[in-house]
Order: sequence, then structure tokens, then C-alpha cells
Amino acid sequence: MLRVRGLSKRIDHVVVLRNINLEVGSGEVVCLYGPNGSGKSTLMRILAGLDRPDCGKIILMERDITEESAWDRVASGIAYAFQIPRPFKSLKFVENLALPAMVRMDREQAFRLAESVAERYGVEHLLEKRADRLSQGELKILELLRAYMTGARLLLLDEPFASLDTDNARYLREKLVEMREEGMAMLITSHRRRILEGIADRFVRLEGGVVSAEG
Ligand SMILES: Nc1ncnc2c1ncn2[C@@H]1O[C@H](COP(=O)(O)OP(=O)(O)OP(=O)(O)O)[C@@H](O)[C@H]1O
Repeated sequence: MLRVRGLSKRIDHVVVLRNINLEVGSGEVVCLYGPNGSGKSTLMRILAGLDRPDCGKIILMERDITEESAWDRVASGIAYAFQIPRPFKSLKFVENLALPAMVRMDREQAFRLAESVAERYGVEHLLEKRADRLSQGELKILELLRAYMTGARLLLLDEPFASLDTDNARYLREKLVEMREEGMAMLITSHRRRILEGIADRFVRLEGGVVSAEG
């Protein structure tokens, strides 16, 4: 589904990503793990179209999307969930959910879909809550579902478990397993490998801007 070939990136003369080769198959869940500062967020931002690589190619479903804007990539089926959630703070949970769907359906349908997705993922009690009143765990699930609502076939999830307590982490884990069962492909970053055991089909280590595959 996604192929990254020979991708490199320097920031301020420092090589942050070096000749990255990476694949995520259709419906596959890949965990990209590595210590702080290893380049995970930089790679995710480049894959989402929020930053440009210096060289290399990004192929999505056999199409070269390296030059595509972030907006076009969403339409192509890739959605990015930020490490620090970025909802519209003055809007309700339901409005935040409906907005990403409005690129592909009308307002009424988007709200209906938002309600049914919230119900399916057990957060219907949050629908009327404003985003600036949500807890950290609730914001994380909103960020995940906002990416999901774009209709994506590949989710890029940057540290979805960061700053979550044990209960929220368990809940989020269950939701990711459900999405995986629906056939959603995911590339998930984490600085801890263990949290993604049982979810990820494959682990890829990123350290010092270089990837190495394992199990
Ligand atoms: N905009 C920027 N300006 C300068 N340096 C940057 C910038 N973005 C990233 N870097 C540097 O690039 C390297 C990789 O950063 P990145 O955020 O991608 O790592 P990470 O693996 O996601 O780390 P973390 O787990 O802490 O988020 C770091 O050394 C960081 O300081």
C-alpha cells in the first residue's frame, strides 16, 4: 500500500533521516519505534505531506505522491494523527469529528457518520462536549477518530499512547485492534516497542535516522 524509497532529510545541516526504505502492506500494522529524537515525527510529517524530503520517493498504491500536498494525500487515503492532538478547541467533539468527513459527503451525512462512529467506538457520551473540556485521553481518541473520519485506508499515528494513563492506554489499544480488524493499515510510532505488541504485524526500528527491520 505504502512504499518509501531512499528517503533522506536534513534539518539545519544535520541528517535526521538517512536513506529510509519502508513498506506498509494493505491492512498491515507497522510499528516504527525508536528513542526520542530518532526522527520518527519527522518521517511521519513527511509521509503526511507536511514537510518535504530532500530526496527519495513515497509511493501510495502504486502512485508516486512525493510531490502531493497534505490535502491531496488525505483525498488519496492517508490521514495523520498528531502526537499532540489538534482539535478545534471551541467546537464540540461531534463537530470536530464531522468536519474531516465533509470533504467527501454533505454536512448532514457527516454528522450522522460522526454519531455512528462515536457509538461504534464507545464515545457517544462525549459528542456534545467542547474539545477544550476534554481530558488528555479523550483528546487522543478524538485525534484518532478525526483521522479515521477522513475515510483513510492508511493511518499515520504519531505516539498515540504518549501521555496516556494505563486505563486510557488500554482503551486506545482496544480501539486500534478494532480498526485493524476492519482492515485499516496503520503506521504507528512509539518510543516503547512493548505497548504495540499484539497490535503490530511488524516492527521497524528507527535510530539515528536509519531504519532496521525486525520480526
Ligand atoms: N524543525 C526542526 N528544527 C530543528 N531540528 C529539528 C526540527 N525538527 C526535528 N528536528 C531534529 O530532528 C531530530 C529528530 O526529531 P523528531 O522529532 O523527528 O524525532 P522523534 O523520534 O519523533 O522524537 P520524539 O520521540 O522525541 O518525538 C531531532 O534531533 C530534532 O531535534
